[in-house]
Amino acid sequence: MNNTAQPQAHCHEPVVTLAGVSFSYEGKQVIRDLNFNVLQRDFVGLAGSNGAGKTTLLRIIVGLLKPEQGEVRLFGEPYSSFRGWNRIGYVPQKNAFNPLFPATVREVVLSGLYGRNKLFKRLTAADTRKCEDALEIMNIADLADRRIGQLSGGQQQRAFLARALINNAELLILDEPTAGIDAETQEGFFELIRHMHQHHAITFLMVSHDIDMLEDYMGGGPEQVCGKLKFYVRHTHEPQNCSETRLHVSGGTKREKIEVRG
Ligand SMILES: Nc1ncnc2c1ncn2[C@@H]1O[C@H](COP(=O)(O)OP(=O)(O)OP(=O)(O)O)[C@@H](O)[C@H]1O
Repeated sequence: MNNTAQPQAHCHEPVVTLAGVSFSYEGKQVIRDLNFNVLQRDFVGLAGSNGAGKTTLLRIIVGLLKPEQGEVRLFGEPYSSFRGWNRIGYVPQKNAFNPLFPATVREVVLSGLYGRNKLFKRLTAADTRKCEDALEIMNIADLADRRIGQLSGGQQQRAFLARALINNAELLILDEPTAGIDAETQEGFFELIRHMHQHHAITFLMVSHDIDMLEDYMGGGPEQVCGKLKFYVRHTHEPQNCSETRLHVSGGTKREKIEVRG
């Protein structure tokens, strides 16, 4: 394994391109000369020991940190000119969420509709319908009026996935989504994620410490290693799959409730 983005015979375009990316905190280098592509419809599992730089890398990709060197491209666009933020859903680590946050599940999900400068946007009937659909799909419609902080970890994660889905996000970036969740609920959650990947053409970049799950789903060890970062990849290369409809919440072609445990 090496740290080079290999040219590949693929039918899918890069969704995230990292070219020579390095990053340091106060002079301490965490990421060094990383080259990596996430291709459309890939499932990328990012693993590595504590402090390896996984969260840092996700924060670079979503623009919360600026690399000291190298270039990030999103959907083929340089970060500086990228405007398609609604195409990306980012669910940070669970412990980044304040459990006292005074919002209901429905409000959290609806907040997925507000773009970066649209905090006071008025809700339309279509927005409300999208929200109800996303809650239904994630099987949390009965929790819609509960305070988000009162939900279990697994239920909260579903609410955040619904929030990402409401914009029909094409790329979901999840930072340890099952941290602190019991094994049975974790399995249900992965089942949901795998279903979304396989049937709804969503690209995933997910941090996980669950090496067994990663190896099982990817069919082997990491495809690429950079320092302490390990990239497990499941590609979808077959051109005939490219025409699969993505899941669209309201107004789309397919609505489907996902039945999972947890
Ligand atoms: N804001 C910060 N200032 C200085 N150092 C930081 C900061 N955030 C993270 N670090 C350091 O950078 C390194 C990488 O941190 P990061 O959170 O990216 O690791 P990680 O792989 O996500 O770890 P974990 O598995 O524990 O979540 C760690 O050594 C961490 O202490």
